Amino acid sequence: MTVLSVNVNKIAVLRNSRGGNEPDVVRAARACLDAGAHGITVHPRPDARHIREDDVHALAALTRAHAVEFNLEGNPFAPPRPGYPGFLALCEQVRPAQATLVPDDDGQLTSDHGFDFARDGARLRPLVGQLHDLGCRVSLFANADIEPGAAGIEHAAATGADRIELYTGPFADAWVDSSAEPMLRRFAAIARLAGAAGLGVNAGHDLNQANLGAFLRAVPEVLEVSIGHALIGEALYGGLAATVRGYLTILGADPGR
Ligand SMILES: CC(=O)[C@@H](O)[C@H](O)COP(=O)(O)O
Ligand SMILES: NCC(=O)COP(=O)(O)O
Repeated sequence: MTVLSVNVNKIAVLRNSRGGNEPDVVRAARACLDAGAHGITVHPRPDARHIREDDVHALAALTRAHAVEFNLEGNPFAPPRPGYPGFLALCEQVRPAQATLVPDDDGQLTSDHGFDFARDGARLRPLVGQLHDLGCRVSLFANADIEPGAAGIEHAAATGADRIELYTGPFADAWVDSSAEPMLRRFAAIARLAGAAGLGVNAGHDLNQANLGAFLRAVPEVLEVSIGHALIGEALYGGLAATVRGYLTILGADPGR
């Protein structure tokens, strides 16, 4: 079964727009977990535009108390700065169950590509080892445009990572244009290659209640989806708990957990 990790970055966007602590990131995350979500994801950015270091600590405590997965995303190569100690340092502090490495540049609006494993593999490998020593499962953000049969996935596996997270933005765009079929075949091929190379497969970015079912039917190997932007937006209309339960129904998970 595919599990759902809810990304609560967008709750922090709203909170930071006014200062203070409303809406409360921890309260929202707890509501998602109470509704049956299997874990919580955050992607603190070095510019602290949404999730801050103190949120990471508070969410680590919450997920520990609920005995669910905490998935921390970030660029391990981004230098520390005031308010952001660096991704590895954050992982050392809170020991997330899963560390997802994402090659984002500072100025990016949001994540929009995965690693070039042929180029980045050698410098990822020691970081993967360090994160394993901290007890983290390690996932690497990956494009689905690695040519099937090409060495990219082998380079990803050679880092020692446990999983890749397929960057699903291009699929979501193609879905809107009703041209998702070739894209889905590509994702399915990469997921099979990853499995053959010993890598588990996660997926995320711009997944929503409209496109998720089709994605998972085409790529059933997916172990975990992390979903934030659409889920929090949909929750404005349907409520957070009902929206989480809507996703769990699509995943075939028990919404009554
Ligand atoms: C890694 C990824 O796919 C991103 O979607 C990310 O976690 C979301 O980041 P923002 O909320 O900053 O857009
Ligand atoms: N890893 C993807 C993620 O956490 C959420 O992406 P999005 O649903 O906010 O696009």
